[in-house]
Amino acid sequence: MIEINNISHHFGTREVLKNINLTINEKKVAIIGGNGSGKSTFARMLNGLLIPEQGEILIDGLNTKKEGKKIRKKVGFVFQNPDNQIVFPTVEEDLAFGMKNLGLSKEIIAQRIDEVLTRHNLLDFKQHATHLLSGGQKQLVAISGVLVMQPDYIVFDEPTTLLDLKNKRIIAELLNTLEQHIIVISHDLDLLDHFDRVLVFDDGKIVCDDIPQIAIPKYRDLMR
Ligand SMILES: Nc1ncnc2c1ncn2[C@@H]1O[C@H](COP(=O)(O)OP(=O)(O)OP(=O)(O)O)[C@@H](O)[C@H]1O
Repeated sequence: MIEINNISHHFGTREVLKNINLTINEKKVAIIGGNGSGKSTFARMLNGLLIPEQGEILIDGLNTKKEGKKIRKKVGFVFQNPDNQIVFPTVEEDLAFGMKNLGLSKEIIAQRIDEVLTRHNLLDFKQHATHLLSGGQKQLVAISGVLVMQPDYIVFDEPTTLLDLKNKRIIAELLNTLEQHIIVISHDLDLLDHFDRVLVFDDGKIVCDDIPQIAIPKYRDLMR
């Protein structure tokens, strides 16, 4: 369970999040809202990349302010641009990196890499140079790098923005099949039909919190 207790945050003089209170227990939660409404700032707080100025966030009872290491193990984060996430020259090395830091054995690391690449039809790319992958393949590798860490929650910050229609569809299908709790920021409203809950951000506040069939039309109204 994710508990958001009265969080507020400023950048300079601008208040970008304003007294947000929320409990999240659903499997698939989306965050939508206009540019600059505070979505990414909020999302980055969920795995302790950013600590709220006021208030606190608890993930299964762990405070992001005090338990950074445990939180990052529990909550994976997928960035909009996979180039910000993929740092090693080959797919295999990139996927192994986080698991090595966790102290997992060579056998377990190899097994998880093969499993995740097989699942995404990328096994042939194991020794491939990461910078030569297509945009869609890069995003799948970035997501795979999070999946092999076996987090309980995964936050996706606009995972389809840079992708063509075919790759958008692949990522949409992947989101639908994940076992983890997922929190997805997206401007791609087609992605969200099957979500359990949609939060609409506007000027640092949540102005609608409902099922997609209600929240998405409200967001469209807001953007008129
Ligand atoms: N590190 C930072 N320093 C200063 N201002 C920031 C920083 N990060 C975000 N902001 C500002 O905070 C506000 C909210 O930004 P945020 O990225 O959370 O919005 P968003 O809803 O994710 O927008 P978008 O849909 O455009 O990605 C914006 O005005 C942005 O310029």
